[in-house]
Amino acid sequence: MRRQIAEARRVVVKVGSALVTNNGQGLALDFIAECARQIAALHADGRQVLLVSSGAIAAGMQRLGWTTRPHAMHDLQAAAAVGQMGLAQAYESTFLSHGLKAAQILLTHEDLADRTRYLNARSTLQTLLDLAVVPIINENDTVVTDEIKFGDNDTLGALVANLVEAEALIILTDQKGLYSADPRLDPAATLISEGRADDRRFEAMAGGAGSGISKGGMITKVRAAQRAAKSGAHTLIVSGREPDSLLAAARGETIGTLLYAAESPLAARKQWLADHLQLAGALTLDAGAQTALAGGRSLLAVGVVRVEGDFERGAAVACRSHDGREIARGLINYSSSEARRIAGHGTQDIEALLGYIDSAELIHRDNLVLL
Ligand SMILES: Nc1ncnc2c1ncn2[C@@H]1O[C@H](COP(=O)(O)OP(=O)(O)O)[C@@H](O)[C@H]1O
Ligand SMILES: N[C@@H](CCC(=O)OP(=O)(O)O)C(=O)O
Repeated sequence: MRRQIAEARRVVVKVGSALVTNNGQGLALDFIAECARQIAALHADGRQVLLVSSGAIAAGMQRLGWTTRPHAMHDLQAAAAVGQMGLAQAYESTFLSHGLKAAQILLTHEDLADRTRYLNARSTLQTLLDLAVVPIINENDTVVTDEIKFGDNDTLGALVANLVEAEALIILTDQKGLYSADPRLDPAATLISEGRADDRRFEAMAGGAGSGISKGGMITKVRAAQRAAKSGAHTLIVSGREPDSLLAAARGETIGTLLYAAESPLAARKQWLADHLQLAGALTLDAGAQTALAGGRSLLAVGVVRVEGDFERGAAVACRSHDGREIARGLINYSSSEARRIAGHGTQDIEALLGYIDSAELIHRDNLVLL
């Protein structure tokens, strides 16, 4: 029994082009319906599920009557724009038939690299999950160029798992899992049952994409597992072609390949935050706020006596004690000019001071690392 997956309450499920489009033959509506049915069952079991789905380019090619994948970026982008319509429509109607609402989220690399947009994406996804809506996520192919592409959705799946602090990333694909070598090329290859996500030997076993339609292959899945593990998420690579594989995976059955995170989500998340922090400013706290932080609570504006620096919402800032010692770092929910205006005031005053309220906390405890 795999407790890592069985106990996961928040799960990112990634489905690749090979499955969603039956190897490029247009949208695989049967597969989409199966996927939605299983996700609805997970929902009924009290889990929150986010779906990262590929398939826009392949579906668009079919709608446009193109038989070979174009090379020119503008053709790929046009195909994605056409195909994304069908993809969203198919998910929306099939989720509705299970009484679930779906939402479309199209992301680019820049959205997750930019702190303000990172926080915005995070709070939108969080709100959708609170509303019991299933976010359906894909890369925003229309606006990206080669340099800023995720390219494959395995990477996007891992970044979404980091973003929402999912406990598990389940990658459904056309093989039973990771094999000791590409099974299409080596019939003697054996299925790997499990291992640490950061075990470098797995990279050597994994090859590129299986079909002309998919982008990633197994190597991007192994790297996605490494990335997901950085925020403490365990990754399961499993066949999407076998009946009820998602449900079996969620019950903790020993199927597919489990690439587990060695660190607890909290420790991993804090490390991840610490690695990503380039300080843009500093806050000086009063004694009450210091005690609150030490007790694992969020930072409220009322406990801030001084704001230094010029920064945007989402910037990384240092939190200092009155004698200048750095006690924590975190991602702030307000810009420097807003923070100056609300410093020293209670949460109930924020709306009157700024004309709106974004978050009750100046820095949420999930976005704080104590030093
Ligand atoms: N070591 C390996 N184990 C399993 N599959 C592998 C391995 N190396 C390469 N592959 C290939 O990766 C393919 C799955 O990735 P991909 O085609 O990108 O699918 P998806 O669209 O689901 O992301 C398999 O069909 C297989 O040919
Ligand atoms: N954003 C692209 C998906 C990229 C891709 O092919 O991903 P994958 O099938 O996961 O290797 C699309 O929707 O067509």
